[in-house]
Amino acid sequence: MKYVSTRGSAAALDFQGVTLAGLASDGGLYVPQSWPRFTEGEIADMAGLPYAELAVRVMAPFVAGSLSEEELRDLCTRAYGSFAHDAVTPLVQFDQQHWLLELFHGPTLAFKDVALQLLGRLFEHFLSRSDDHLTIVGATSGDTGSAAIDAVAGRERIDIFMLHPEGRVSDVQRRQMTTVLAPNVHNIAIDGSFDDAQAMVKHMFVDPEMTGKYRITAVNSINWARLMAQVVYYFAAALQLGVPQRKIAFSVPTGNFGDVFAGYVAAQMGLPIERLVVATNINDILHRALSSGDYSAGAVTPTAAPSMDIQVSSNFERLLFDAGGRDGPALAEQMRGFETNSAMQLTNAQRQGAAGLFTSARANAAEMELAMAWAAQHCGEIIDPHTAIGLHAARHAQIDPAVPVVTLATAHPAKFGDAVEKATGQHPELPARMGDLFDREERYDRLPGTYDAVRDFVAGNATQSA
Ligand SMILES: Cc1ncc(COP(=O)(O)O)c(C=O)c1O
Ligand SMILES: N[C@@H](CCOP(=O)(O)O)C(=O)O
Repeated sequence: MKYVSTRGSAAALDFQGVTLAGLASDGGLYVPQSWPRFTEGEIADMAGLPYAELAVRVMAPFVAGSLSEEELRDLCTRAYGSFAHDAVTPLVQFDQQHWLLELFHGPTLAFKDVALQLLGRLFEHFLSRSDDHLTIVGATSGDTGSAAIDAVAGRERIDIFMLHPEGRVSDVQRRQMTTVLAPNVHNIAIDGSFDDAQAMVKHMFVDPEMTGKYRITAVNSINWARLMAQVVYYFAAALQLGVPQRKIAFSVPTGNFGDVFAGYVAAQMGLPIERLVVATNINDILHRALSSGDYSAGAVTPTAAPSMDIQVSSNFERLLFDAGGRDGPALAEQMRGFETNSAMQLTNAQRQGAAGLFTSARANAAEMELAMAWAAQHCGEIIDPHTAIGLHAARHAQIDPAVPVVTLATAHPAKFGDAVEKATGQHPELPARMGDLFDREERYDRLPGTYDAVRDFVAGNATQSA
């Protein structure tokens, strides 16, 4: 399998190459040269497989040429063995049409663990083939940070630098990162938003001063391997609900467009998905883009769903590339315009390409709280604010009543205890293994929100590549 950049000028790479590269050298994102596609019979044969085995079936075409099936199986077995639920991503029924896919049973209580438990092991596996050293540079609005840190803390040939927007993540989220004291972990609170942090990270990938000295890679969903691993749970949920004999829809709380793009990939691979509902909070650039073609970013407004406080959604570029006809040079031009003006209009081809599968909805604070209260009162389910935005969108999307609609539960409610208590009157408890989180020592650095400050900090603390 070869991967090409959405901006058309970086060299095509294999799976090992894109995993270690993170972002393409032309600033684009890697996507498979073509989508592997399963037949209906092949999908039907996957029903009932344990999660790790399903992961092997779904991901095997993407890693071909870089990993043998046995290597992939070993990595998946170890990655998914770290989850607190045997089903890894269990389904819960809300009512006749609505279901919840619980993606928060990993070590750090958010959907990010599903991919990052695998990605950490992939890094280690690929590093064992060389004597190289990796420098991970990432941005987090709260959940990617802890999941990535958990996946690589203490690994000898990896340093991780994780930027979070100071004061804009929940206390649980911050402490999950800053109480990991392993010497290879560097937490940095920046004065700015997640968008500022993400822009600095992306800049570092195209800064020759840095790429010349350090082997920089990504743990954000700009790294293809993140998305690949997230495709698996769309298959897992769909197979349990009767696919391929019927269609299915998903509602996805969305920020950086990675999770829902994984659903798009599942559809390209043959999973019969009727609709993907893109659910946003009031930072609604994706809702505006999908409903009117207006992709223009304003300032980020802090909300009670902080992990979705994002206005520049990296993975949207992958959709614009694929749905818009895969014209790399034209997309590079369009993205340069966006980077200059913070605004662009989708082309007709991009809008039509997206409209076949995606709809969108936006939830404000009151709607989010109502969804949490509804889940608690009518179904006895305590859900987190991000999941509530997905549930709101799912219940308001007009989907054929015969089609099951699965809302992705992206985080454990205890990560956002105060917001949950405000909406439901109940304060969710952290799992026992994290009971002492607020007693642990914290360590992190504070930096101004400028690229130079972050670059100098990374350069002063990272190990040069071999
Ligand atoms: C809890 C939670 N829900 C939803 C999202 C949005 O997911 P994505 O960025 O893949 O769109 C995030 C962050 O990414 C998150 O941490
Ligand atoms: N919501 C994320 C932001 C980064 O998204 P990613 O999926 O691209 O890593 C977070 O919680 O950090």
